[in-house]
Amino acid sequence: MALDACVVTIGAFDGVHRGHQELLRQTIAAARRRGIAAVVYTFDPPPKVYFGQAEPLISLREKLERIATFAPDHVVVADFNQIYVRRTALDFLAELQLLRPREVIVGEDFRFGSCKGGTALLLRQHFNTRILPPVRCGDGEIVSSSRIRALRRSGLAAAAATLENWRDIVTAPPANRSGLAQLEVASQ
Ligand SMILES: Cc1cc2nc3c(=O)[nH]c(=O)nc-3n(C[C@H](O)[C@H](O)[C@H](O)COP(=O)(O)O)c2cc1C
Ligand SMILES: Nc1ncnc2c1ncn2[C@@H]1O[C@H](COP(=O)(O)OP(=O)(O)OP(=O)(O)O)[C@@H](O)[C@H]1O
Repeated sequence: MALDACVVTIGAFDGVHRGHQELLRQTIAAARRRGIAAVVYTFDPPPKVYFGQAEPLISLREKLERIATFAPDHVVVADFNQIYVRRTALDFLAELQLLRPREVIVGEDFRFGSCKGGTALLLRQHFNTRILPPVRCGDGEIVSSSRIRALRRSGLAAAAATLENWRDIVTAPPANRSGLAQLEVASQ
């Protein structure tokens, strides 16, 4: 997929938890301010699931439904497979360039490219990059998909659900641009 301009956020977004929701909100708000497309770039399966390090919190369908409530203009779903995983950080930067990002929004711990070679700071060397501070919960712990998995494993489903925060989320009004999020499948 190629675009003229966009604001893009990138990640596995498994669970679309409160940290992810902050990235999505900031991305859509920045795109609307600039009058350009808001893009969510995600991977399926989540890399940790692909590498056998975790069970997925939610299905791809559920993830896309949750992301759609924020009304991005495009969702890119990269097929995270044995070919894709060989891409280096520089390969990934070259692919991202096709979207012509005016702004990239990620969290501090974002890693990309084979062997997790790319960092948020590397992104910043190539794109105007906003690195958001981590969203924490009441006890000061950083909200993460891993933490939600651990809470679920310990039988603390209610606590896990609090971090996902899908009960009381205020959903965005319908997109004023192109209606429902559009699903794109990234080519390899
Ligand atoms: C092209 C590419 C190759 C990757 N290769 C690896 C890898 O070899 N090992 C790994 O643990 N993660 C790998 N990842 C996953 C990233 O480290 C990271 O988990 C992913 O980009 C999602 O970011 P997030 O976990 O912050 O959402 C790769 C990601 C990309 C985009
Ligand atoms: N608590 C958080 N606050 C702000 N940004 C976050 C938070 N958690 C994740 N992010 C960002 O969201 C994007 C997607 O991250 P990712 O899908 O790896 O979530 P994660 O919760 O860190 O997952 P995991 O625990 O499996 O590593 C990345 O840019 C990441 O830096």
